[in-house]
Amino acid sequence: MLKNPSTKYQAFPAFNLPNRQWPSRTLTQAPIWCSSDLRDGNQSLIEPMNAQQKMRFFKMLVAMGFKEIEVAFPSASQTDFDFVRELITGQHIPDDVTIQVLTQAREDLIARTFESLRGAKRAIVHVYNATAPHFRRIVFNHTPEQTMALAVQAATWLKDYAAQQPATHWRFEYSPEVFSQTEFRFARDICNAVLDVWQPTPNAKPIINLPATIEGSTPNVYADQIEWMSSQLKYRNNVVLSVHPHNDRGTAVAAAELAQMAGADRVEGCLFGNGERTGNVDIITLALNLYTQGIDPQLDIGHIDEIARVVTECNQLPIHPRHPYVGELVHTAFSGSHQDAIKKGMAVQNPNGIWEVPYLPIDPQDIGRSYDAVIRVNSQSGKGGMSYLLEREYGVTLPRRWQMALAKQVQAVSDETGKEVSAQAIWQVFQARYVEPQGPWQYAHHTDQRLAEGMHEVCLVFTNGQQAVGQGNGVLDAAVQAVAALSGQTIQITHYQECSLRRGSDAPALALIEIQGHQGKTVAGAGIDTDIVIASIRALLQASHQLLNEQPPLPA
Ligand SMILES: CC(=O)SCCNC(=O)CCNC(=O)[C@H](O)C(C)(C)COP(=O)(O)OP(=O)(O)OC[C@H]1O[C@@H](n2cnc3c(N)ncnc32)[C@H](O)[C@@H]1OP(=O)(O)O
Ligand SMILES: CC(C)C(=O)C(=O)O
Repeated sequence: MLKNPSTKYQAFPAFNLPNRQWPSRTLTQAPIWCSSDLRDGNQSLIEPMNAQQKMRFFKMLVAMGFKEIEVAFPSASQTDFDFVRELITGQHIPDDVTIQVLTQAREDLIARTFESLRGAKRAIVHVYNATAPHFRRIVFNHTPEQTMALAVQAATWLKDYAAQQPATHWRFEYSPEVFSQTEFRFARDICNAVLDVWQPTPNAKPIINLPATIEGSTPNVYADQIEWMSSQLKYRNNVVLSVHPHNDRGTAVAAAELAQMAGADRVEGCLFGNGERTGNVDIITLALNLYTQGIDPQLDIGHIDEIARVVTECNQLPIHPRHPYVGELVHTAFSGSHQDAIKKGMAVQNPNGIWEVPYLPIDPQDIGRSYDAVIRVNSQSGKGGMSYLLEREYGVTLPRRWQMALAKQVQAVSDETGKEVSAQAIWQVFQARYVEPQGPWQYAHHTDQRLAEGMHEVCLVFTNGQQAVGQGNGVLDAAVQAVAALSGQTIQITHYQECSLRRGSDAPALALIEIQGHQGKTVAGAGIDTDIVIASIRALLQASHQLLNEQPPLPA
């Protein structure tokens, strides 16, 4: 890298717009969306889509609610030409959807473009020529006047060719390619000259599309450019002002949002930001950004994974796991404090109220995702995440002290393996620590005799043949006395809880017991059985083993 990059790269010039209005505006409605997946997206693929893939993609875009879809560059290839023909002759275009096609400002290409559209009920023909100074000089060897003349000529060709097919409801679109790096007065003049040819009417509003063909500035500069152009365009009420941001600096979404605040009516982009180089602006992110502000995005993204599947299969490109809204990991928290906050948020979230779950900007269910992946446990996780998984997968809500003790053990497992710890693995750690017998008194069976009202005598029989008898005011109390006699300690139950386990067809019962031994040490044990009384006795025995085994007490 250069020590002084200014010898090679120039800063973008500031835009002097002292009374700019866009910074104090907010977005209140969805723009007109135009998907360019089948054109700008397609032209950037390693292998452009075939006819079947294009049709599949098109049908999905229609189902999502797109009303304007740039379907091809028909003069570029037979595939694109034939695809447009198939859309029209196969009657695949719903009445409320308008297809759009792109062409260079060359008469032969324009003629072929109109040929492809023969018989269409409605169509937008989109023509472009590059207007930025270095493009004029390097690519075209054109003076500004020649660039202007080419645009006017192209606008005229569009008008003339359209007149030859009067049955179609035509609309025209003009893009001064590389608008954002074009001298702003020149960009204005060339767009107005094109509009003068087209003579906009409310019935067929032309589209002036201002692309950041290569994103070259911070998004506020683009917004200034759009606001200025919006104020300078002739026939403004009868013109649709469109933006077409690319993502070279990684700020296409911001650029599109600020541009809408600055007056853009329409946004061209691609799903999940496919497109040339770093991509076109991501329409899904834009739409869901609106949604999470309480604004109807006018697109149905209720099954985002299905949309992603179609897009990745057609584009043959993966989507990054951190991609906004759709990435595999974007609704997942691994870190302890995030998990703790999400768990608390989920517990108090009113299903009909304003979404307030910390760290989750959108309810994953709104876009067809489940809560399954919201919390995953690794060495960065704490008790919150671990207990969330136990609760969700097994229906077990551990008392706080248990959570603290278990979290240390789960952490040890993830530290040792360096890997994620699944709910099942956490459950295994729990069972090994609290459920599986760790001492001599393994439950075989018991008898319970009711001596009088509120007085039971229980005989515990262990697998080693040993027995213990105790009396108490209930079965568990009597069992406590039996174990106390056996261990030679006074034992007191300080906490008891039971629940049905979620997993498993017979939904066995889980009992959690904390007991205090004669030195005030509090230990815990758990028992599982289809019979809750037996589960409780097992839990008691397990806790008693902890007393004998000198296990560390539960944290205070
Ligand atoms: C920013 C964008 O995304 S713009 C869209 C870009 N998309 C595509 O290019 C995909 C489809 N394009 C193609 O398949 C081909 O470019 C075709 C079929 C349209 C044209 O192919 P060719 O005639 O072989 O020309 P080529 O691809 O080399 O294009 C460059 C020529 O077009 C000219 N040109 C480029 N853009 C335009 C334009 N908007 N209007 C008029 N001429 C243009 C160039 O100046 C150059 O002319 P030259 O040969 O006289 O120097
Ligand atoms: C043709 C135009 C709109 C384009 O794709 C671009 O400038 O990026």
